[in-house]
Amino acid sequence: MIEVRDVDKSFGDPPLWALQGIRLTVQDGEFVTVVGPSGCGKTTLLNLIAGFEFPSAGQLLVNGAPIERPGPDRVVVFQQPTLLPWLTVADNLGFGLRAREGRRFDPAPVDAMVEAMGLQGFERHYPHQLSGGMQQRVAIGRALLLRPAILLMDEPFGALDAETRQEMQRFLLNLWRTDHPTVLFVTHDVDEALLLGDQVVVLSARPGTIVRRISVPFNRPRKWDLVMSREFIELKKQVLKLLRGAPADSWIGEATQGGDNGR
Ligand SMILES: Nc1ncnc2c1ncn2[C@@H]1O[C@H](COP(=O)(O)OP(=O)(O)OP(=O)(O)O)[C@@H](O)[C@H]1O
Repeated sequence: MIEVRDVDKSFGDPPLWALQGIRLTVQDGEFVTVVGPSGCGKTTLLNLIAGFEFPSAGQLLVNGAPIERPGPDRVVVFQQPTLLPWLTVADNLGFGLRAREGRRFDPAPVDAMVEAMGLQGFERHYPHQLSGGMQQRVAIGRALLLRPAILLMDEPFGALDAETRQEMQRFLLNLWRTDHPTVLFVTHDVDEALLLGDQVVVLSARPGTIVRRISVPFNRPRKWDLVMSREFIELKKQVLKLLRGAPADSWIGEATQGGDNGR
């Protein structure tokens, strides 16, 4: 379980407040998506949970223990692919696994991931020989191969074309169904947030505060034409309204009132 307890985060002096009063609990195996205007602190929130940054006030815990540093239980997929330029696609994919398993390293899951990520024929290529979307698929595959307890994903599909994006969403949901990692997934795309998440956390403009946490009422597995349904469009309208700063009126599947800030 991830607990974010009344966290504020500022940068610099005079302080620039990125996040204020964030209170959020994510249960084991939950898929939570985070939406909010550009610069509202979404990446900062993930960085705090990853242990890359520290809060200015408040506390962050994983399974009851304060987050003090990055750990193998939390794997991050960044907006931009961060590949090692001197390693091939296959070696980049297997990098984390090989580091973890040492001599017990088994390449079979890497081969399977090459296929799952649609990278067949590019195993021996280097990152500079790939398109941006292919590089991102390598970065996603590398993270998923580690089968972490907690997956922190920062707009991982933003650079992908629509079709690949849909494939990656499907793949991620399949993996989530079998492994049940806890997922915190940042996106600008409200459709994606509602299609993937059990819960959607809506952040305000900077300093980011939790405006609303919404329980997504659609059963799983979710079909891709769900986005065309009346219920989906209604919920999407409400999220878009919140993102524009307008008060939402009627709520579908609401989890909380604004007062307790997202719990
Ligand atoms: N290391 C840092 N040093 C100084 N300011 C920072 C740092 N990291 C983030 N910020 C500032 O904190 C605010 C929130 O940034 P953050 O990247 O978390 O926003 P975001 O919601 O992820 O944005 P986007 O949607 O555009 O990716 C921004 O004003 C940013 O300039």
